[in-house]
Amino acid sequence: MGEITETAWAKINLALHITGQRDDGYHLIDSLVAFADMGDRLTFTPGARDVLTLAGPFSGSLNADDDNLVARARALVRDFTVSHGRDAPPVAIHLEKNLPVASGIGGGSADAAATLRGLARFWSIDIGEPDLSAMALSLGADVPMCLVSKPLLARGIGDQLDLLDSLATLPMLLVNPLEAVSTPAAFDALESKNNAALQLSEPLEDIETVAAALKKTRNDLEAPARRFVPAVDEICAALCTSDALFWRMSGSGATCYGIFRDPVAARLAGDRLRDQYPHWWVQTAMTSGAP
Ligand SMILES: C[C@@](CO)(OP(=O)(O)O)[C@H](O)COP(=O)(O)OP(=O)(O)OC[C@H]1O[C@@H](n2ccc(N)nc2=O)[C@H](O)[C@@H]1O
Ligand SMILES: Nc1ncnc2c1ncn2[C@@H]1O[C@H](COP(=O)(O)OP(=O)(O)O)[C@@H](O)[C@H]1O
Repeated sequence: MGEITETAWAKINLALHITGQRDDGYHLIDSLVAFADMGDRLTFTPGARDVLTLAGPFSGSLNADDDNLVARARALVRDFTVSHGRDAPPVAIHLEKNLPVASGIGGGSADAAATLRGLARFWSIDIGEPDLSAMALSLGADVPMCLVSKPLLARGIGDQLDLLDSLATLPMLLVNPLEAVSTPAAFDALESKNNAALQLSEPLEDIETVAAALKKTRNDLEAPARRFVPAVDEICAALCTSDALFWRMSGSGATCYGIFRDPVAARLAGDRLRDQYPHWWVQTAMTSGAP
């Protein structure tokens, strides 16, 4: 049993329509989702006892306690493993936290998903797809899509997934003002919970087509998030004056993404934004997600 590593790829809601609300309060979504080629990094090594250590630029925003989604995912995989008569010996998990916390790009969900994948490998337990998806969903609505980490359409509360093989790989900038947004607060502040469904007709095989198609879609959580964090307006204004073909907020915010014609244009725009707004998190990415 050697060291295992996993990446928790950042999730980007390219479009997010809120189409209803269930009796339990959870909202129905229609979301076009892609995953970046960067994110948090987790390593799993044998240890004398279970430990969770944190490092990286955003580790200060988190506690390494039992509430951490990594620790909660570890408990689920251990219970499953032991209940199948197998050993689940102590594991030292190290989380390099590169993604801002509570930022609409699902860092915590991606960490939970990476832990499910990583510990199944670490403890050599074959968790079938239905059990793995159920474990993921019990940790959060975004965790099943983060298990997949490939371009997809998410429906239901985020748990009904259709892979999109043909979505173009998008050169991107991710920009966050380092102000957290509470996901439940953004949902609660929605003015309308019954909005039109997402409609994507054309094949989205090149960057210009994706940008044009996204212009006909929405992120319904953007208006509430803008009220909590006015810096979202500033970021969108800054992306508007860059060479971005399209820009929008992801998830419940406050991270915004800009789509560029090529990686060089994204890098140049990123350099300019970092100079102008040194207090923002500015990250270049490609939406290649899991290999
Ligand atoms: C908005 C989205 C879009 O992908 O992303 P983020 O902004 O979190 O990245 C997700 O729906 C967030 O999913 P996730 O962050 O896993 O949510 P959970 O932990 O399950 O739920 C946190 C709270 O958000 C609200 N919630 C979440 C998902 C959903 N479909 N309807 C909801 O109403 C509920 O109030 C819930 O108590
Ligand atoms: N490993 C983790 N990384 C990030 N957030 C975590 C983690 N474990 C628990 N959380 C909690 O989950 C909440 C949502 O975090 P996050 O997934 O970063 O939000 P978002 O999906 O909006 O980007 C935060 O309040 C945070 O305290």
